[in-house]
Amino acid sequence: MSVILEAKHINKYFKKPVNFHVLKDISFQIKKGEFASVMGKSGCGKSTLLYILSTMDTDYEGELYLKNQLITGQDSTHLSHLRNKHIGFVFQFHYLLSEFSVLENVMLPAKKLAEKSLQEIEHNAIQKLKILNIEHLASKKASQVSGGEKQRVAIARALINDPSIIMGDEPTGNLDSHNAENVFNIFKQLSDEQGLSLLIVTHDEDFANKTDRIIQMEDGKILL
Ligand SMILES: Nc1ncnc2c1ncn2[C@@H]1O[C@H](COP(=O)(O)OP(=O)(O)OP(=O)(O)O)[C@@H](O)[C@H]1O
Repeated sequence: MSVILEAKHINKYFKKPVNFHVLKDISFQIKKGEFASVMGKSGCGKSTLLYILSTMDTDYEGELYLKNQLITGQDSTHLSHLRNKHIGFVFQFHYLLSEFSVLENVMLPAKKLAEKSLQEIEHNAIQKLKILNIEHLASKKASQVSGGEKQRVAIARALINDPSIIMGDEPTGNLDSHNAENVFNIFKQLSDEQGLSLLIVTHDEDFANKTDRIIQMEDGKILL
């Protein structure tokens, strides 16, 4: 199966307040359609790693490949384009624009990418809302939908540019167990049926145990 994301010998140092080797020789691959979770104690480096993998932090040693393309060392404009096109993000907090409608929120990353007409973007956004079973919420303001629904809107938004991989930092952290299971099932379906890859940082053992693979971290290292 093809490799979507590859980290080779990633090392990261924080220089302040003291020199601190936070990520230590991290290497792994995420294949197409693979649903992986990242677990580890608080402070072991999970968010720092995700920040690098998502191309937002470029201050690291080692090499990062997205769909076999070396992205380490690319300029920020190119990285921003790659990120918007190939990576979808879901965070613990949904970061929706509360005064915008659900549909407008989902359309935003596609408008930013500017590769399709507004009509096409709207059509695609409605398709994504259908996948998430929230098409009926399209015209509601984001502030008017429930917490579980907001997270589904955030997932629809993450899918709008048909990314190769979804990265999540505690995407179920604010949800009750019913909504957390819902989000897991949506991710599972996307990986099984659409070949989407997922890399999800979580503290939720039930969630992680159901994923294809747990990447266990300890003190900045991956335990093999
Ligand atoms: N900007 C920074 N400067 C210095 N140290 C930092 C900085 N950001 C994070 N750290 C430290 O790096 C370590 C890893 O932090 P990180 O946020 O990646 O951990 P985590 O595993 O995601 O934790 P949690 O599960 O609590 O979110 C921690 O010891 C943290 O205090």
